[in-house]
Amino acid sequence: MNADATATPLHQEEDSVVEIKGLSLTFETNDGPVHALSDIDLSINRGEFVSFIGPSGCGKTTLLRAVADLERPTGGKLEVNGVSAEQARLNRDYGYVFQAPALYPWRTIGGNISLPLEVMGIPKSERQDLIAKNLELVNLSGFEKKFPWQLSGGMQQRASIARALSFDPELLLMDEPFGALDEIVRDHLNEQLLRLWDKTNKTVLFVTHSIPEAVFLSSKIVVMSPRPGRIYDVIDCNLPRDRSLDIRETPEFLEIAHRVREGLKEGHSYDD
Ligand SMILES: Nc1ncnc2c1ncn2[C@@H]1O[C@H](COP(=O)(O)OP(=O)(O)OP(=O)(O)O)[C@@H](O)[C@H]1O
Repeated sequence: MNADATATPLHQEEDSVVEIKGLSLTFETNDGPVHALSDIDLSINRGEFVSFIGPSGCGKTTLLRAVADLERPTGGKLEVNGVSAEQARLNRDYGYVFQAPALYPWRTIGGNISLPLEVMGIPKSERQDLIAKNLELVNLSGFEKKFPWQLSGGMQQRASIARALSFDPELLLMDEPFGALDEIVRDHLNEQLLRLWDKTNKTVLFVTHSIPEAVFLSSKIVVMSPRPGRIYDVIDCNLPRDRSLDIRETPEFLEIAHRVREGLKEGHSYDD
């Protein structure tokens, strides 16, 4: 295994946040090895919004988890902010938003957002300011004292985003955060996330199954294909940064969506 980048650092551009070179990750299972990721090369710069799209099992979550140091690559190199994924995790370089909100039901919304700050030893008065600031960022001001079950699914997911942002990480890792929500709520949250990205200039890695969501949100779309999980296409998405949902009707949008769809079709096997 050579996933630790401490020995020979990758050549990084100054504003590179994630550098991946020849990365592979194989799970050993009772049924034999599963090649979840194979020969992945990818470079993500500061301030980019990068979506990962591909059929089930193509390794999207595994790749995100590798960046978060929740999975160890079996080959290749991976750097986050110029250090190993492990060091980046220890440095708290990223916030992670899961598919389900994963809020603690016995804590209020404010209490949930406070948790990572408590773990970091941030004093209470400072925590209060950070909770208020991050609730405002996700349009949840006034909900601090509510419990998760008192909020809708969309609001809970926004609270999870506020928690991931609470310690102001530069990198936000989001694994299908809106997958379980209905289309209207999802549209609304997509718009809010775009505003948030524009306002905070975070680097976002975002896993999705939705072509319109990927095109609407991203500055770059990574199309993946399965068995073994690999990158099939990387598409630059140069839509204006202050786009609204109406942009989905424009020729530019539809052209990018078409290329993503073609990539998914070509990289997809329907044998199983
Ligand atoms: N802990 C594990 N042990 C064994 N195999 C695993 C493990 N985690 C993932 N896999 C396998 O690795 C492959 C990639 O899985 P992964 O969850 O990354 O795909 P995905 O693209 O995120 O899928 P989905 O869209 O369904 O979430 C799949 O074949 C999956 O079964």
